[in-house]
Amino acid sequence: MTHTFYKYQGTGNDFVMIDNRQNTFDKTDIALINRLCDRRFGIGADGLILLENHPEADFAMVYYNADGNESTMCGNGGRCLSQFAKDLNIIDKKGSFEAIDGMHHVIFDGDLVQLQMQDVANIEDHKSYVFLNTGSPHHVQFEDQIETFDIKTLGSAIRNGAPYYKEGTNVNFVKKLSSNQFEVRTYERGVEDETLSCGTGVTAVAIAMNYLGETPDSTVHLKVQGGQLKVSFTKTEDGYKDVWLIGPAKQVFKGEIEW
Ligand SMILES: N[C@@H](CCC[C@H](N)C(=O)O)C(=O)O
Repeated sequence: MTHTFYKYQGTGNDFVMIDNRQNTFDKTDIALINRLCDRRFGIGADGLILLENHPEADFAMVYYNADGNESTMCGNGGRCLSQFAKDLNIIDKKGSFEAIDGMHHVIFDGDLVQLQMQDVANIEDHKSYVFLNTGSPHHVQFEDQIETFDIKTLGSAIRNGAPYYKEGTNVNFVKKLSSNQFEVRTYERGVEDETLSCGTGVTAVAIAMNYLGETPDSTVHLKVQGGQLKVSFTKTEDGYKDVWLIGPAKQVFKGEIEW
């Protein structure tokens, strides 16, 4: 049977989008999701996202990594899904949706999609790296040779090693460019490779850099392989609140595929 799909990207982090408001998609078919995300045998994407109905919010988000497994929050995916909901006329200038980590608010500002992320209360400082959860787990460490660094090999070793093992983590390598700008390259679990951008990843980096005293600012600019993102937050005694991930999100194409 032929099915309609949409492809979106946010700073090069790309997603297959499916309008599942009629609940027709078989969520147990991991092999199908993996094939749709395959860059040679399918559409090709870092993940697949279902847009679904929600009783209180404007819509709901169900996120799968390219390996076919449902996973934790995807920040760029949330921005792309919001743009998809806008393109489907479900929302207009702003909206709300529920994802696996809770409720999110979104505001459109010209070409930019501003997504409210979860508050972050716990930050683990392990000296050579920082670990925090911004909806998904993130290991953050400095790497001065970021341009030539073998992200896939070293990211994979960290992702699979202690203390993460099977559950894994996403791994972000960071280079400081100025007092409020950082370059980030991310190895993503579930894609098992570097992606061009990771939204929860740059959110983790921005908060970690402020926490470590590397930036005094509450708006941080992040250069990623696929473009530029911005993260803003309010630092409080109880952690980081009012966290926003800001950047572009665009439809690449719409198509039909058999499954
Ligand atoms: N690309 C995402 C993160 C997606 C989830 C991640 N791969 C995981 O399984 O933890 C983003 O933009 O946040």
